[in-house]
Amino acid sequence: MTDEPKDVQGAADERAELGDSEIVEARQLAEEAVEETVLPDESALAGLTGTPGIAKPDPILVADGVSRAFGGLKAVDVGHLEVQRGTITSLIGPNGAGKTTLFNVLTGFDRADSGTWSFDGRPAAGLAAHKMARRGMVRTFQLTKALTRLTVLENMKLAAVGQRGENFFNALVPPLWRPQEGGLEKRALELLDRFKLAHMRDSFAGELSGGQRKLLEMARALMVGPSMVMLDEPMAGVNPALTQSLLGHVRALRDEGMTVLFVEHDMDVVMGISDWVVCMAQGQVIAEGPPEQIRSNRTVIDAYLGTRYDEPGAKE
Ligand SMILES: Nc1ncnc2c1ncn2[C@@H]1O[C@H](COP(=O)(O)OP(=O)(O)OP(=O)(O)O)[C@@H](O)[C@H]1O
Repeated sequence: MTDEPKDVQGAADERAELGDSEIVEARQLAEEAVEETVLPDESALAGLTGTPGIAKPDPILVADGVSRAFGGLKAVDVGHLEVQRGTITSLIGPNGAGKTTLFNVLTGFDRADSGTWSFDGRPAAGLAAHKMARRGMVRTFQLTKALTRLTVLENMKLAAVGQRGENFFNALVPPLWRPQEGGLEKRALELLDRFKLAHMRDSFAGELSGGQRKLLEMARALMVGPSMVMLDEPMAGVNPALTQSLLGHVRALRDEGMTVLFVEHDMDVVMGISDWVVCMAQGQVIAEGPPEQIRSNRTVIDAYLGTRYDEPGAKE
């Protein structure tokens, strides 16, 4: 992370909404999280080199020959990919590389044209999103317009119905969540407390600041008690102080044993938080490896990073 905000006015606005005490708290959380970070040489991935498709010691997700085309365009064409359990793996690559499409396919929100994949040792190809969520794999969503018209607490309860009710019609049908409401509310309130949103429980989600929305998106994903969380640009448009807070939350997920796979464009964030980095371009995995290898990988620099991380010692 840089110390200077990229959007000074935006950051100032967000600070005004956040309040000084929350910024101080965010920084403390970030410092604690940095201290707790597992060093790469202590991780299960230590010593692995970054060949695309390399086998991992204990993969929670294994994908083979997954493809998805739109018209004549092959958006995803992944030969083999494994995600190590209990790590933070980031998915990087230029715009249009196929990252979000791969997320959607693996989580059951889109169909693959070909390929198989397994989650936690069981075949998972073709399962609908709510079934994947029940198995323990969830993905975050940006709050849709409809969801912004529900309260924060209602958003949390809705997320617990297994990623089935992400549209406004389902949101308007409280019986979907009523039978288990007591337990759900308890869990929702615990998570809102953890994500510092408890005081907003009865506010409409549309009243949240940009950063608070990101926190809510993450909190919603945890309502189903997942073992793997897929985060799509969890820090996008968030000011630096809150980015640190969000990073603390992402690390906490891993430290609790969850696997995190996330798409992110901010390379400072990626390099700072990831145990492993997978780079896609034109639908394919073109490189993967520990962050320090990826930042000097010639293929990744040519396809995505440009000269930014072109350091001495860069290699193929
Ligand atoms: N529903 C769709 N219909 C048609 N084309 C699509 C659809 N979804 C994605 N694409 C195309 O597939 C390709 C991959 O898109 P995708 O959004 O997966 O890339 P990405 O790596 O997530 O990009 P970004 O970083 O910009 O979000 C792009 O060329 C995109 O235009």
